[in-house]
Amino acid sequence: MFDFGIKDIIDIFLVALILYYIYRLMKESRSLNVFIGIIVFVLVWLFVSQVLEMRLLGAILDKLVSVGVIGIIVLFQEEIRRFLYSLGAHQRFRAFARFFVGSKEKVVDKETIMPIVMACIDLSRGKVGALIVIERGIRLDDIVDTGDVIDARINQRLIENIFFKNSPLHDGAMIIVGKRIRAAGCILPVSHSHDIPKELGLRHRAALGISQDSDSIAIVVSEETGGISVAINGEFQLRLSAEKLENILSKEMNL
Ligand SMILES: Nc1ncnc2c1ncn2[C@@H]1O[C@H](COP(=O)(O)OP(=O)(O)OP(=O)(O)O)[C@@H](O)[C@H]1O
Repeated sequence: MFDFGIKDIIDIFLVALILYYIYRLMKESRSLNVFIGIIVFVLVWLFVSQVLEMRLLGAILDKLVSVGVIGIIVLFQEEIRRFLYSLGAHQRFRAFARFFVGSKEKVVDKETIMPIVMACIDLSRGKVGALIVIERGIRLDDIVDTGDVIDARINQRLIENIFFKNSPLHDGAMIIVGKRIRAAGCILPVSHSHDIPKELGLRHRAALGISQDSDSIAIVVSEETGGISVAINGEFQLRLSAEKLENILSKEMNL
């Protein structure tokens, strides 16, 4: 007879939880039909090989399953990356990781933040579009590689100059690492989120994208409205005043 214990209940619960997470992930990335297709395939495979015990078809499906796993990883590498990142970015897990690895926060102080805030205010007044990304724990070397390395001390006028409309580096994002402007003209991953307001264009989507893919802080100055926004962990805070921007940066940089 069946020997059904507490371990089996936990087992079933965990499988259901994993399936639910995969379902949510696929739904968010508009791949729900692929998920349903995979479930149908697995059910047919189990039915053929376990219930009907058809050896030839079972063997072919077995092979397809082992290749299929690699195929799924390739097809959904972006989603898998996001999922693992959000798992690692979870507060409790980060505290756990810091316990072993130690904190490696970048050396930043008020003097680093103020020129950025002041530059954003001036850019906002002049309705000059800007996109500034401040690196934190996760390195943005691959993003830096897409632009031009500057490696200069943070300076309000330099920031404004770079985003000035006729500057060759005004297009794309500026990356700030520690107390230095590391690069400008960088290309960020664009978010495909549906929740982003319609009036916000590519600059804002790029800010949201990098904040979803890393723990960095992305500041946007809108060219259209002059509005200042900040994206952190995939969440936007729109229409910020100078004071609010300073508060957010200070809080997020643990100052
Ligand atoms: N993937 C990207 N990475 C970096 N910068 C980008 C990216 N996509 C767009 N941009 C920047 O955004 C500018 C286009 O902004 P767009 O007008 O589409 O955005 P927006 O969010 O409506 O901003 P705004 O309110 O300033 O118009 C581009 O000129 C470029 O500088």
